[in-house]
Amino acid sequence: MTEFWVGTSWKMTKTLGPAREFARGLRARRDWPVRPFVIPPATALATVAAELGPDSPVRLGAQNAHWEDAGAWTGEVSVPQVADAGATMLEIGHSERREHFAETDERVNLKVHAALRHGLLPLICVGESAEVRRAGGAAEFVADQVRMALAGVPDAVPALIAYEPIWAIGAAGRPAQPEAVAEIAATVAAAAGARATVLYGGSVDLGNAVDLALVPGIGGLFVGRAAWQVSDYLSIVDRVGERLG
Ligand SMILES: O=C(CO)COP(=O)(O)O
Repeated sequence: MTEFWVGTSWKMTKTLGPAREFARGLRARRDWPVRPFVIPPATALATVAAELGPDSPVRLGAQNAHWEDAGAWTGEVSVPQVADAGATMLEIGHSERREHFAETDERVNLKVHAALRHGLLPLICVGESAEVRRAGGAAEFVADQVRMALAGVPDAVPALIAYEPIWAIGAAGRPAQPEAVAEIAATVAAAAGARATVLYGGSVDLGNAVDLALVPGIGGLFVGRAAWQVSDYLSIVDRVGERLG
C-alpha cells in the first residue's frame, strides 16, 4: 500500500441498504494499493463500521461533528458519538458546511481541537471561491484558512488538508488544473508544515484522477459523485494505485 489516500464522502446520499452494499464491496476487496477511506452520513456510520469489521484497512470518517462533547445542541452529533459509531477520522469545514451551516474558521478550529481530543484524524477542507481566484488571492486565502484551522495545534500532530476549490465541486464544477493544484499544495505545506498531507477534491473522476494524483505535493484524492458506486470508487483506486505503485 502506498501512503497515497483515496476516499469518498457520500454527502447526504444513501440510506442503510445502499450503504451496506457499498461497505460489502469494500470488505470484499483484499489488497489496497492506496490508503482507502469512506465518509458516510452519520446515520450509516455504525452500519458501515459493522460491515467493514474490526480490522478493516478502510478508514471510516464522519462528515461533521460538534465541537462540544455533549449538551443541549439539538440536531447535532458530537465527536464521542461519531467515534462510538466507528469513525476514526472527522471531516471539518467542507465548503457546503461553510456556506450553508455557518461553519466559520473559528468553528473549524474548535472542531479540529475536538477531533484531536478524542483521537480522530482531522480532514480539514479548504478552498477559495471563483471570485477570490479571479482576483488573484487564492493562495493567500487558502493559507489563511489553514493557519486558522490549525491554530493552537502542536506542529507534530498529523492532519489531512483537502484542497477543494469551491468552483471545482459538484455538478456545476470543473476540476482544477494540475498547475493550480500544485501551487496550492505548496502553499498549504508552507502554512501547515510537515504534519499535513494535502489531498485534492473537486470533480475528481476516473478520467482525471491520475493526472491529479501525480501533482507534486498531493498526497491523496477526495472524491464525491464519481465514487458513489463502489465499483466506480474501486476503479479510481485501481487506476491511481497502478500509476503510483
Ligand atoms: O466535495 C467533494 C468531496 O468532498 C467533491 O465533490 P465532487 O467530486 O462531487 O465534485
